[in-house]
Amino acid sequence: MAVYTQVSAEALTDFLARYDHGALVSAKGIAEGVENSNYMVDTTAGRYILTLYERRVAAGDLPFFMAMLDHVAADGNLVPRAFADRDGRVIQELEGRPACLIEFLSGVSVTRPTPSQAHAAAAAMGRMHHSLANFTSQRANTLGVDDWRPLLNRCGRSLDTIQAGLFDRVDTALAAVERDWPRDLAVSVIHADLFPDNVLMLDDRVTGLIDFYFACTDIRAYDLAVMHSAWAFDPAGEPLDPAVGRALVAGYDGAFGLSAAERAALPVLARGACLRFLLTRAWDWLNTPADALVTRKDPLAYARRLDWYERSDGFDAG
Ligand SMILES: Nc1ncnc2c1ncn2[C@@H]1O[C@H](COP(=O)(O)OP(=O)(O)O)[C@@H](O)[C@H]1O
Ligand SMILES: N[C@@H](CCOP(=O)(O)O)C(=O)O
Repeated sequence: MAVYTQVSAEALTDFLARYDHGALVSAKGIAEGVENSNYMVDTTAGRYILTLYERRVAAGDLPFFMAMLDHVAADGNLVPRAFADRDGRVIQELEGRPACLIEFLSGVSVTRPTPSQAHAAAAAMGRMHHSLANFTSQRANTLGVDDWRPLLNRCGRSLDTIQAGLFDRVDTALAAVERDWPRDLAVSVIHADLFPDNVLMLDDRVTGLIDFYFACTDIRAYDLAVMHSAWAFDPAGEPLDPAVGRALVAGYDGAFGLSAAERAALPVLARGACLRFLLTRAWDWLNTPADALVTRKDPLAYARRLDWYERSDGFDAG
């Protein structure tokens, strides 16, 4: 459960009084997620998401995320916008944290996607990339390829307390990724964390893309590689039906298109994605506060995915 900051009923009542979105009926901490504190808030006017930004989200980046959401929503993508209060303020402070009141979208996250669900989700990402082609704001990726080695060094040999030999394993894989990382592919603003838990669906239909707080400017095909690393495996990191991986590539290709160079780079981009999530999960595994209501994510599930990408010949086969 990700609730790092407890919100009192009194503070939430005062917070809601700034908006024209009804009075507090109930508020419940949301079990999913690891980065921010999220509450489902029911008011006399409807249902909302309350997010308090924690840990990796810098308050100064929030205007970029909100502008991105407004831009893609205005172009027809199903993403949640944050509401402005009566004074036009979107980003507030609550219990000492930056906070927003956000549109609630229906749908659920799948844990073992079918090929048709994977196809629909990747197509939704492709449509979002279309909309982002004329979004001119930029945000550097603070968890990009150049940040992985400093993060590895910050984790240090403590990695070996998670699994014997993990530091050397990651060090070797990272050296290969750094050597082979493509530097000439198209760059765009990307989501950078489009895991199944960040796509809301009803049956095979996408009802919402959420959690844009890692969005940044980076290699566009890296977004698909991140998605593949998250969707083509079960939560423990074991590969699903290979048709799921193929559906991701086909869904994206049909909606946006992949150049030959992007397609050829997918394996190294996916190995990079594995290292990125392995390292942040490992850091969190070693450093999450004992009193946080959060279920830490398993770094080794990403070591297993890395093993798979290293030994598999063809990305499309996955
Ligand atoms: N706009 C939304 N509409 C409906 N549910 C949402 C919305 N935003 C978040 N959620 C729910 O809250 C959970 C955690 O949100 P998420 O943004 O992934 O958290 P975190 O920022 O910690 O990664 C999601 O898995 C989803 O169940
Ligand atoms: N998707 C990342 C971390 C962020 O997870 P989220 O549930 O808060 O979106 C991971 O799985 O490591």
